[in-house]
Amino acid sequence: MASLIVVGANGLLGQNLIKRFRKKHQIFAASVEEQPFFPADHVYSYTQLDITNRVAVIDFLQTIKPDIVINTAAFTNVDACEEQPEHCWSVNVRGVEYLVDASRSFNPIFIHVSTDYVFDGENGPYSEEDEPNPRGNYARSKLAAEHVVENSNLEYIIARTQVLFGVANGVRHNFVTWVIEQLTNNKKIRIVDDQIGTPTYAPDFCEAIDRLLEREAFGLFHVSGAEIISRYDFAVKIAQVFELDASLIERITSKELKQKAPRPMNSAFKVYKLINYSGWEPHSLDEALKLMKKELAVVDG
Ligand SMILES: NC(=O)C1=CN([C@@H]2O[C@H](COP(=O)(O)OP(=O)(O)OC[C@H]3O[C@@H](n4cnc5c(N)ncnc54)[C@H](OP(=O)(O)O)[C@@H]3O)[C@@H](O)[C@H]2O)C=CC1
Ligand SMILES: Cc1cn([C@H]2C[C@H](O)[C@@H](COP(=O)(O)OP(=O)(O)O[C@H]3O[C@@H](C)C(=O)[C@@H](O)[C@H]3O)O2)c(=O)[nH]c1=O
Repeated sequence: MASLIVVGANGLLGQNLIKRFRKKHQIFAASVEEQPFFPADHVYSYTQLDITNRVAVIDFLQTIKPDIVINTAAFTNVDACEEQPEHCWSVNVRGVEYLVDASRSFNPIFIHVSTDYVFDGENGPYSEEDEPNPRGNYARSKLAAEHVVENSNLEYIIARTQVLFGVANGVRHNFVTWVIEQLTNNKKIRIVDDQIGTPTYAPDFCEAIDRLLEREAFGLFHVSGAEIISRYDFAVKIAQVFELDASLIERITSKELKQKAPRPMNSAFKVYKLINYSGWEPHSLDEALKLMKKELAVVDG
């Protein structure tokens, strides 16, 4: 059993990581809110921590000196990052610098979560060998944070992921929960058919990390589903699996949606490296959505 800090523990990924690892490792969860969103029990502890507070970060990490640090904390509202560039940089880059600096003295395995948005989307699908070209504040901040981790001299995994979907308490909607909510309430939705990616089931992301850790496979990894799909086709698939009315979904282009931050058009990942190093393959989208449907059925009672 290793000791493991999950930073950003109240987020979608943070809660899924706690779910995955709490019976296997000793977990110290930390996030910016006062209370934990994933029910705290005797199996893990929770501490309020703002990663932009350097002293608090040093104090927390150096008290625990864990074997593994997983950072999922970030300012993840991509459009809001355009309006609040300083906050974006402070959380997404400086916060990571503080975590890395505070870790140096006890040398943990440092796992950091990054994004497909480091690519401009002009030549996807992308492998780990491809050159990033981030557009927009969120994207630039996430690439800068990758460099902080790469230059840290710590043993690290940088796991780039994308279009995460899954179940967690009190988090903002992910694409799947948003589509389900809209269609369940008989609302029409307009979905872009020119943004293409490889959506990622959050529990799959956690399994991938677990397997990479077990195999001591370090470095940069693309950790996503393996199925390349447009947001429009994904929405239709969600409607099918959740038995909702797909005729409410209108096909549009990104120009019509007018999002504040630029989005990559095709930022799908090649996941060969992940499959090779982990000896495992992510679920198909159909399988993942069906698993999520079961998870939601349990949550909804
Ligand atoms: N969601 C996605 O599709 C993708 C996510 N990623 C990356 O994966 C990681 C996890 O994403 P996800 O779980 O979806 O994100 P969430 O926004 O659900 O979780 C991030 C968590 O970090 C917390 N947080 C924000 N600022 C701070 C801070 N200063 N100190 C401590 N905690 C803070 C958030 O709190 P609060 O909500 O109150 O701000 C939230 O609980 C992020 O690094 C993100 O960039 C990468 C690609 C795709
Ligand atoms: C709201 C809306 C979104 N969309 C599409 C466009 C958009 O790119 C996509 C998802 O919307 P979001 O705002 O959730 O997407 P976005 O916040 O851009 O999603 C990202 O999250 C961050 C944290 C990442 O790092 C990325 O990998 C990615 O998964 O859905 C529509 O087509 N119609 C709509 O009405």
